[in-house]
Amino acid sequence: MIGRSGFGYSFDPFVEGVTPHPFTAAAKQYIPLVSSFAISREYILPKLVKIGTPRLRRLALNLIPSKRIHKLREIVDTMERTSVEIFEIKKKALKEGGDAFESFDEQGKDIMSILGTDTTSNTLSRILSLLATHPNVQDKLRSEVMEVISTYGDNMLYDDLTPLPFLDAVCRETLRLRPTCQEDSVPLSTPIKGLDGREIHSIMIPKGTKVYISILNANRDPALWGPDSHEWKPERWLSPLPQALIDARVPGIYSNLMTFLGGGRACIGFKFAQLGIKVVLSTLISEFKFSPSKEIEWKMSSITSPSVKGSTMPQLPLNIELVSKTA
Ligand code: HEM
Repeated sequence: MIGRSGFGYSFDPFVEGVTPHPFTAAAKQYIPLVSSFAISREYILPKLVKIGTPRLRRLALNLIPSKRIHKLREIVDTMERTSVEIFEIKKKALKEGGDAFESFDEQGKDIMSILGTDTTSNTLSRILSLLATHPNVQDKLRSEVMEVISTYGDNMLYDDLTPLPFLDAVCRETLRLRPTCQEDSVPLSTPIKGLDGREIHSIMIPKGTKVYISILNANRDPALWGPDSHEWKPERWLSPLPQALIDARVPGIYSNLMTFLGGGRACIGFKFAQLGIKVVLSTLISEFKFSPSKEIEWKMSSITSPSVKGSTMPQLPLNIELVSKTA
């Protein structure tokens, strides 16, 4: 999706029988693999990258007898090759200008090829999975979307789609309850009980410690969101939010949520992500009806991703029916 809309480059034509782009396969494996190096990435790598030249480091890397490290090297190389290729195409098109750039730019408007494991596609997977198990919500969403599609058809504009209240509520609620990046940590906004039964009000943090804030706890705190904070209820966004939440002044950049974080390192793509989710979701929901298929497990690596129970391959099989047959 980002490839087509951002760079005018297709990573996956979504056509059966066509070999996927090597970048897609690499990107799908990148997050789970890189997450398995979490500790060494955090504590050892920053020191190693200061030793010698890139050439020397590459040589040393090749000599390390670890299949996982070599796999990661191949993945990173594939992703870098593709990035350079896209950059060169874009540079050439800009240089040539005229028709070449026009047609290149035009491709960028033809959205919709979903990149495997990124945050936006996994949020979409979450929404589809939740809709499959909440048929009433799914029907309500479909009728809202169908109404606007029957009015505007293919001429539907950004302003026709993005304000749809229930579509917006479904997206917000999923981003709240099921954020794709979900650091977990000890909440101390109220005292917690230790194993010995004593109340803990604070924790000593040595200078220089990296602190991960808990996106999950912020998004689900019952003291802020109410006693039903652990339930998926899109309707909560159709009424005024609890006063406790407003008063808490959650520092997230979006909708009292920490899903896209806040401050100087917050997500710069959050508007684009929401647009992408809404466009894909409204297209799919107007054509298909979704119901659960196999048992799904959500793998909690840096970016949460679905897979069939017992498998590690990222996928979300769902039963699909054409809407026209079921309406
Ligand atoms: C549902 C979808 C998305 C979620 C949940 C999400 C979440 C996040 C989070 C939590 C961070 C902060 C990471 C950190 O500092 O540890 C981040 C950073 C970032 N995101 Fe997103 N993101 C999403 C979609 C996107 C999209 C679609 C784009 C690009 C078009 C994007 C571009 C970025 C960039 C460039 C950063 C780094 C910002 C910086 O460090 O200055 N994100 N995102």
